[in-house]
Amino acid sequence: MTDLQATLDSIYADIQPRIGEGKVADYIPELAKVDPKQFGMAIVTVDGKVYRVGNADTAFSIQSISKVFMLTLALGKVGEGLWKRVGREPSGSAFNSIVQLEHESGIPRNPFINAGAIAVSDVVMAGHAPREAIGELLRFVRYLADDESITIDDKVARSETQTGYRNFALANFMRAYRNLDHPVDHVLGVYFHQCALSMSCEQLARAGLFLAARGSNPTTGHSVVSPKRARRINALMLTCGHYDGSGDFAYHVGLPGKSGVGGGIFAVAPGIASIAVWSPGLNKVGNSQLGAAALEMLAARTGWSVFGD
Ligand SMILES: NC(=O)CC[C@H](N)C(=O)O
Repeated sequence: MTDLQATLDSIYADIQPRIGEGKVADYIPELAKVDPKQFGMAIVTVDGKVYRVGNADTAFSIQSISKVFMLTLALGKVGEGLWKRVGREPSGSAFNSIVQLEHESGIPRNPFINAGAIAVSDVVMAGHAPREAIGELLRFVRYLADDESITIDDKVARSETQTGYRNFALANFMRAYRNLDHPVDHVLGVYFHQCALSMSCEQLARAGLFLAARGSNPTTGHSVVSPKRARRINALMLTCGHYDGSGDFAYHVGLPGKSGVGGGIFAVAPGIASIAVWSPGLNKVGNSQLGAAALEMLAARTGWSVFGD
């Protein structure tokens, strides 16, 4: 294998002059306060080695990356029955688009657009008070990363609760189509708190390592999901993980990945490593501009693209 630390250092050197590019998400007031001039990246290989660069230890709001962990929980609870509530096709529209939902009678296209993730949260809530569902997710992520210090940023959750009009619209729409079993404000309470999970690149790469390693975390020995389920979650990330930028991400990077409007991207090189990158400035479709650029460099310099080197 190439010298990964040297590869990361070379990527950092190439990114450095561009730090600050893109625009921070400002529709969530608390995220608008984040300094855009930050960049961090971490890689955890399936043999447990960790490589870091830049602000890899700074906690940030993982936002939509949390949708991967919630999907894993929901599949664990209801298995393939989940697909009655949400589809598996790329949306080709914005992460918070409403128009598609009406065409498709309240069944969201996939679990990674907002509407789909809200339906997934509703599934995880079955039999729980909202607070318990949030607690379950937090415990799950701490278990995955083997790190009890991971927290939820209540300020971010509150900020989004106060301003998340579009998400309220999506959730009300789905409730009208009977695709939500719980009251809208309860489901969104869970959804906003999951999005407000605060993690560093290293914590995120550790938490997602099971997806690079056939469903088990080789550093903790924890078996999380079956190899088949890990493969399928990766397939969904590849096709739907970047909203209407998913095709472009596959073209340039070629790795299953999930982005969030906090500026994080989590990516998987199956059988090799999990990767997390963070830089708050976003491109037009709401994905980290430098995060995607850094992953493109990584894939080119390592030959890790799932489509071949
Ligand atoms: N793309 C994202 O990260 C969106 C998540 C954000 N919490 C929202 O619901 O709008």
